[in-house]
Amino acid sequence: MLRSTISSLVPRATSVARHMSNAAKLTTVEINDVTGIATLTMNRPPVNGLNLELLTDLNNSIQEIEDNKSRGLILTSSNPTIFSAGLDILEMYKPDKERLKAFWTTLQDVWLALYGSAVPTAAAINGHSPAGGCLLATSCEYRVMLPKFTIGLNETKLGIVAPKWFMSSFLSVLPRRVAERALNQGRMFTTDEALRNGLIDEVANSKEEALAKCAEFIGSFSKVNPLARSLTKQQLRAAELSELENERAQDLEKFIFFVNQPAVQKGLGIYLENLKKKSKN
Ligand SMILES: CCCCCC/C=C\CC(=O)SCCNC(=O)CCNC(=O)[C@H](O)C(C)(C)COP(=O)(O)OP(=O)(O)OC[C@H]1O[C@@H](n2cnc3c(N)ncnc32)[C@H](O)[C@@H]1OP(=O)(O)O
Repeated sequence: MLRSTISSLVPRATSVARHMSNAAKLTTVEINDVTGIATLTMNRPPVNGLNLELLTDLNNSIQEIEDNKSRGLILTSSNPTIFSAGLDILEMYKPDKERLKAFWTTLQDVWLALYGSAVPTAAAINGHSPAGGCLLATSCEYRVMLPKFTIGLNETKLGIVAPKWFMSSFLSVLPRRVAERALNQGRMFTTDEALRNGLIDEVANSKEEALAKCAEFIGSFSKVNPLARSLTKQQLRAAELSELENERAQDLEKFIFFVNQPAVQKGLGIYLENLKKKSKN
């Protein structure tokens, strides 16, 4: 029955879609006047690397969507093959001290806002989604992914360690045993593997279909009291949220210390070099 309502929920009807605000250049927010659902699109070429500016725009857009009482939030990307390449490694490699602080603090803000969002959230994962990209997707309540892409927390492959709150999002979706092994291996799941393991909820064959499935998920709450729903969600997520809220300063300190270790800098440098070599071939 829900399936038959898909077309009415698709947030693509440009004639009725209202651009709420595109003041921020690296994200756009479009609200569908029929469904009331906001589509938040990341748009930072070439790979939606999460740098300070994109994170700031994401944070502002999430806030705007909450303030405007949208019925739900769908996170997606304007890039046809990449949802997000994760944190922009250039923010961590040979970093500027003050900018590094602002970068990490804003990432914390984005996670707290998205994981703790009062509105129903879904990710239309229309491309690769490593590391920070996977963090964003797993912070949402529902994930729909296109075929033949990859998703996962690959930090150990870069010689870095995913913070506890990255793991919290991952663990809210995957069984502990699967999450533990995948984190230790730095495993990237293909779309099929992600579906089999529960890392994503559905597969869609196009971005439009992914957006429609996300909208259908958000529409499934239409007969539920919104306050009861959001308080239930927030209660379920409260422990992980307060853990970071209470330890933000220590988390920042740890990050800054770790990033500045010569071995970490060396590892990031080699990883970046390999990425650049690969992109030239
Ligand atoms: C250190 C203390 C603890 C910190 C904890 C931090 C936790 C999380 C960390 C992260 O999120 S780290 C980022 C992890 N991300 C990745 O490993 C992804 C790397 N990228 C890729 O695998 C591929 O680029 C892609 C996303 C699959 C896309 O492939 P495609 O072939 O389409 O594009 P490329 O040619 O590879 O790339 C184009 C261009 O972008 C640059 N680039 C790619 N990813 C990043 C990135 N994450 N940061 C910075 N730059 C990136 C790549 O080097 C190319 O640059 P140019 O050669 O064109 O200059």
